[in-house]
Amino acid sequence: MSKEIYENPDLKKERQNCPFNKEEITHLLDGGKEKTIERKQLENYILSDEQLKDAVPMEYLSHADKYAEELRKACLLMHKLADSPAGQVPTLRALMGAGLGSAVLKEGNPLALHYVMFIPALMGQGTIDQQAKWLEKAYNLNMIGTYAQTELGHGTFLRGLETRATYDPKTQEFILESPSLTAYKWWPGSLGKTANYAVVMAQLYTKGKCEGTHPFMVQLRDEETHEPLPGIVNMWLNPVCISSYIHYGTYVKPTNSKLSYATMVFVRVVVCQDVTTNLRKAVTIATRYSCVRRQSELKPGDREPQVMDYQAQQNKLLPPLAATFAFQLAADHLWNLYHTANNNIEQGDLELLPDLHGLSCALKALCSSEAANFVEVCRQSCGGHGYMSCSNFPRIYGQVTAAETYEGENTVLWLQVARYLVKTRKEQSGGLSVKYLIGEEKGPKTVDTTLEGIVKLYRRAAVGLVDVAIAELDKSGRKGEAPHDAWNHAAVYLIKAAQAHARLFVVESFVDSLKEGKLSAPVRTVLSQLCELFIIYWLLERSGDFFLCSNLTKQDLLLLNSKYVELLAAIRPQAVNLVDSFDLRDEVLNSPLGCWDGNVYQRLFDEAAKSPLNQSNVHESFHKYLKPLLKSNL
Ligand SMILES: CCCCCCCC/C=C\CCCCCCCCCCC/C=C/C(=O)SCCNC(=O)CCNC(=O)[C@H](O)C(C)(C)COP(=O)(O)OP(=O)(O)OC[C@H]1O[C@@H](n2cnc3c(N)ncnc32)[C@H](O)[C@@H]1OP(=O)(O)O
Ligand SMILES: Cc1cc2nc3c(=O)[nH]c(=O)nc-3n(C[C@H](O)[C@H](O)[C@H](O)COP(=O)(O)OP(=O)(O)OC[C@H]3O[C@@H](n4cnc5c(N)ncnc54)[C@H](O)[C@@H]3O)c2cc1C
Repeated sequence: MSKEIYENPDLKKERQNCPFNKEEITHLLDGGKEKTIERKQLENYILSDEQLKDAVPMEYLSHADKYAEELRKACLLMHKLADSPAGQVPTLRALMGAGLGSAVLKEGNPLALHYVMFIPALMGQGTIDQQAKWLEKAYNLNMIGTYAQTELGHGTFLRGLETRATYDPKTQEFILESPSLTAYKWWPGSLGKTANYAVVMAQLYTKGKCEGTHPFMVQLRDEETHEPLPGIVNMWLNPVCISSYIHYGTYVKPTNSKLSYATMVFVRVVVCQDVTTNLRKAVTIATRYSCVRRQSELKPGDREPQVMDYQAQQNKLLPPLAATFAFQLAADHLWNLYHTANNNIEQGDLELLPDLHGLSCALKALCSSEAANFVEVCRQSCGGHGYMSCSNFPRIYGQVTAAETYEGENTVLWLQVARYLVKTRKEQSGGLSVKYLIGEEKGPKTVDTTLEGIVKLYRRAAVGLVDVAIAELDKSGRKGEAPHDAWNHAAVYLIKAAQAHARLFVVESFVDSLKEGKLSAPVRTVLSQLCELFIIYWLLERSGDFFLCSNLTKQDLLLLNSKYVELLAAIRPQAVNLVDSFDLRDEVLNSPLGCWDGNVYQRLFDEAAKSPLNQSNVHESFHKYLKPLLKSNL
């Protein structure tokens, strides 16, 4: 007899009479029906393999055992790659990030840097000959690489990196050395125990002149014994410079000195998608749990309500739910720009490079910081159970907050965006952002609180805050301050302008996608409600920016507040159906709070029972420590 599948009655009720086709949203997020089919086949292929399941929860293993277990599974995944139903690259993309990959490798993928940075560095910066030599070896996993740029003393300021690569014309070799403790490469993933090669970023010296940071291929460990090569600590190695600007003996300047930063741009682009995947997981866990959890008393004498029925809980969870759509659509736009810009760069056309740099910095900083804040709100919305390791919130939060620092610390990236905006505004040049900065809203600054009217407010804030920052720079200049001091003294304004610009891009992406998208009426309705909720939410959160740059009044704000709470109530009935549309399997969510069937309490209990401490009634430490204390009559 088929086993009755348990479904929490509250969740079951939430799912009744869904007014829209959930699969339509799933296909939208996957990039089409075929992609959904491919993803589900790949998930079944990977998650059905018993060898990829954890015998014990990872949190109860030692550091070394965690590493060994993750490496075992990562290597098994690579063996499965060849037979993957989705093909190599889609499978790799799925296995390297926060979705399917983290369902198997919960503590992180020891091979991630090989695919996310090492191979892209070879593809983006190696010469044809170098690619012929290294790429096949890397694809075939006959070498494991990482990307070694950050040092103990420098991560942000690349022009300050201390690792030196000196070209010796006599031997036609590069001598790589770490001249000081602070020059030691620090942080690169896989560098400690896994990688035997690295792309090392070092200052190139030739004929006594420093030509700036360049990438070098360096072998770190013996391919047979995995022992570090002799002198690896002081790095007297036989590196190869990965770029086509070094014709032995003569240094040929690249058309743009920042092309060596290209790998970082790629990762900033893919990180936007990755943090959005993590945010989707957190929102799904918190939303389902909030519809299972009943607590307190809403109406005196009534049954305890689902906590999702509190407006305060809706205010916590529905903006992040809306953000997952906003960030996904913006990340899709950025991914398309990346491909266009990269294809142009390969033809020698660098015109879009500043736009790509500006936008990738803006979106990486915005999506990672907003996702980190929203994940923490989701965690808090689940009360004590949200604090448990098994809720998966601690791991998700650790992953999204890491993204605020790696691949360019967010503040530093905001200042890069500001530099690009100030230059674009002053020169009336630039590509993508010019439509925002130059196409500024003309005419009266009266406010209308329609969707179009609110988008116009975002444009006014984006342009207005750049102008405020420029005015600050000019004021400092008139006081005789040097440009670098003026820049530093305007940092607060510059960062606000950069953030307003990033928000405008996300808002425009969301609105434009709904206009362009071929959506059924019910899906368009619910996504439009989410879009309007989100852009009002951000406006209310940043109302100071809008007061500064438009004729927004207190009356307008009160009206927008009313609209916001109306939208909370309108979207609330569809919250579970919307997160169900993400189609995130329980193994990917990896949380008893977020499981599809809502059987939360039993699963929490089962998870707790797995703890080694719960394998006996009295732990041995009682006899060693507590009992003597109890007897000691202190
Ligand atoms: C088989 C197939 C393989 C592929 C298949 C799998 C692919 C995987 C895909 C998806 C998987 C899922 C995703 C997983 C994601 C999670 C894993 C991520 C792991 C990441 C681990 C972390 C790695 C790291 O952290 S690496 C180290 C990162 N470090 C940094 O980012 C350093 C930050 N600092 C800098 O970038 C620079 O120092 C700076 C920009 C802050 C300043 O540089 P500086 O030289 O001082 O320049 P500046 O004077 O400010 O500006 C001069 C001009 O240069 C322009 N510019 C600066 N940078 C760039 C750039 N990058 N591009 C273009 N232009 C740039 C700047 O705008 C100035 O221009 P101007 O015209 O003069 O104003
Ligand atoms: C999980 C993780 C994985 C990583 N993986 C890798 C890897 O694989 N390979 C690799 O090479 N690196 C890696 N890194 C290192 C990472 O790239 C750096 O930590 C990052 O670039 C930040 O640099 P930093 O640590 O020097 O911070 P710092 O720049 O020293 O930041 C300290 C403070 O100084 C401020 N600051 C710095 N410069 C400025 C400025 N110009 N204006 C205003 N404020 C400023 C920052 O905003 C910050 O508040 C990783 C880091 C993490 C956390």
